[in-house]
This record gives sequence, structure tokens and C-alpha cells, in this order.
Amino acid sequence: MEKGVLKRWIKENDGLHSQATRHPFILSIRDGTVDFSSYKRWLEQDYLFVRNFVPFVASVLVKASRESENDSDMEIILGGMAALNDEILWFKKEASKWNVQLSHVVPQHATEAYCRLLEILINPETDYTTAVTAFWAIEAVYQQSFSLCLESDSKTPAELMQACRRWGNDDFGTYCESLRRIADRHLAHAPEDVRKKAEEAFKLILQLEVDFWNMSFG
Ligand SMILES: Cc1ncc(CN)c(N)n1
Repeated sequence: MEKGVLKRWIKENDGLHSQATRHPFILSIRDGTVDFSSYKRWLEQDYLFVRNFVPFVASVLVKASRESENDSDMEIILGGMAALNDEILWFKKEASKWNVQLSHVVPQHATEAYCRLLEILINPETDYTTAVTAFWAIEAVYQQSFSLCLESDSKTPAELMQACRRWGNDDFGTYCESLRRIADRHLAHAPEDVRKKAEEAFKLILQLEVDFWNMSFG
């Protein structure tokens, strides 16, 4: 059985992967030069994204319950869903801390494009292998990005530490590793056309993440 398809894809797409996980917006948080209006723009748009991400994760859970032979897939995905409840509450608190009115936020192009992909992935015609690969990619980009801002030599502003810990902490890293193992296990047995679809979704997600970070600059 082939092992570690996803690590190979990361290597093969190293340039795009680095743009997504070491984006200038994230690096500006890490070196303490971040423009807080960019942070607020990201906060508004990410709240909209996460509201659309919840039904996507629910659809992955449904697919796991129907298509996975391994019970632990469901448990890991369900844990991710539960964490999203907390995440939505965090966005609301963070928005009030920064005087951001979430009810008035208009989605930007990058948010709309990303949510359109989520809609395609929610579709029952999208297979579980592609959906869970996409799920891993979306979570892993945030984990790798925000963990940079927690490194010992980082100068992350104190006001942004909570946000960085949310996705950069070790537990979230372990959770992303679990998702990667699930996706890799299914990819190892997937027919070529499914692998192709999953790889396309992976690459598209990296690009959409870059566009999403770019949007924070306005
Ligand atoms: C755009 C985006 N990508 C990923 C995540 C992590 N769930 C997020 N909150 N927003």
C-alpha cells in the first residue's frame, strides 16, 4: 500500500503550499508589523467562511458514516464539528473586542469563491475521499500558518495571541495529523479518477487560501 500521498503532493506543490502557509499577512503577524485593519478584515470574512464551513464539515461526517469502514473517522470528524461551535462563539467575542459588526459584513470575492467550492464539495456526488482530503487541507493550512506565529522568536502582538493559539496549538496539530491519516488511508485505495479529483481539490484549496489571505490586505 502506498503511504503518504499527501506529503508527496505538498512537496510537488511546494511553491503554492508555501504561499498559502507562509503568506505575508501571517508573516506580518509573526514579526509584529501587522496592520490591525487587515486583521479586522480577515476576522469579518473568516466568520462568513466558517459559517459556510460548518455545513461542509457536516457533509463530510455524513459521508464518513456511509462510506468509511473505520469508526474512528466519524469520531475525529465529529470532534472537529464540536470545535466549530466554540470557534463561532470565539469569532463573536473577538469581533466585539475589535468593534466589528459581524451582521453587516458583505462577502468579498475571495470568500464567495471559497464558499462556492464548499458547495461543490457538499454535493452528495463528491466522494468521501475527495471531501476528507479537502477538509484536511483547509484545516492544515491554518494550523501551519498560525503555528508560525507561536514560535519562540516570533513577535506576535499580544492582542492576536488568542487567534494564533486557536489554530496553531499542538492539539489542533494532532487533530490535523489525524485528518491527514484518514485522507491518506482512503487515497491509498482510491481509483485513479478519485485521486485526480482529490488532488485538484487540494491544489485549488491552496490557491483559495492564498487569495483569502491576499484579501485581508484590502
Ligand atoms: C479561510 C479559512 N481556511 C481555514 C480555516 C480553518 N478552519 C478557516 N477558519 N478559514
